[in-house]
Amino acid sequence: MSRIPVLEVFGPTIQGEGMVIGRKTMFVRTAGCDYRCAWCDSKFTWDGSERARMLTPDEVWAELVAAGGRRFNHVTISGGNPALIRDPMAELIALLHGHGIRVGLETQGSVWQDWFVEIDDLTISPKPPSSGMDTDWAGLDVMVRRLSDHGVHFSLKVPIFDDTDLDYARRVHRTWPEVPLYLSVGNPDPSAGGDVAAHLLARLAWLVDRVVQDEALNAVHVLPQLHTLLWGNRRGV
Ligand SMILES: C[S@@+](CC[C@H](N)C(=O)[O-])C[C@H]1O[C@@H](n2cnc3c(N)ncnc32)[C@H](O)[C@@H]1O
Ligand SMILES: Nc1nc2[nH]cc(C(=O)O)c2c(=O)[nH]1
Ligand code: SF4
Ligand SMILES: [Mg+2]
Repeated sequence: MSRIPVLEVFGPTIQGEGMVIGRKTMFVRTAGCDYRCAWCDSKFTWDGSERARMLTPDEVWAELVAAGGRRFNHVTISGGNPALIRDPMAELIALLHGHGIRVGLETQGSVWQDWFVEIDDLTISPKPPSSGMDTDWAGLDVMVRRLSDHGVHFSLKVPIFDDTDLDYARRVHRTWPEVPLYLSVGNPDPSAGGDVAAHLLARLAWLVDRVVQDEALNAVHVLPQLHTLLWGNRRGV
């Protein structure tokens, strides 16, 4: 039986970011990432600090029901990079659809999986310079074309920390102008305790100001991480 490395299952909560912000959903967070973003808010998925549990798709479903009962019809798969997992993930998606559940995915666009075309709400989040990661533009272009050709409901989401990141987002927008682009306010210290909302709202105000003044960004969406505004850097929300 194939198994998925699961770091956490939580919800119901709301999707805090991007194209389906506000949508009630559960989360399944997988372990392991091929990136090492400087400001990653989910480092525990790849820094060796926590051990994943190897769960079958049926066991993941059981955990979703244990946490959410009948109070959900949407599950978001995040990580880590869930695209590192092939067959067991395809099985989980089929199982969720069999239960009438819509499925979202959060991934950075570095690895393709054929099961992407089964996803109902797919977010590709290329990483700007502040992350310290490099973008494979040609590889990303192949991915965007495949998703478009298959009619997948997807978008691009770039976290923005500074003006250099905004330049990167302009390039993303120029390269794929037909794909909805979400700019997400970067959270520079995801380990900070307490109420970080005032600080993040100030950064949101800065980002909105930049976008409204820029004719190259007429079609973008600007958003905060809503869950971070509501609950700070708490885990499992
Ligand atoms: C933790 S990642 C997991 C999925 C996948 N690895 C990815 O990066 O898209 C989920 C989303 O959180 C965003 N994110 C991670 N750390 C962040 C931070 N400190 N501030 C804002 N967004 C962050 C990522 O850019 C990504 O869009
Ligand atoms: N509420 C909530 N929304 C989210 N959107 C993307 C998240 C993620 O970590 O992938 C996330 C998360 O961890 N919580
Ligand atoms: S790609 Fe996503 S999970 Fe991986 S390090 Fe970057 S933000 Fe974290
Ligand atoms: Mg998160």
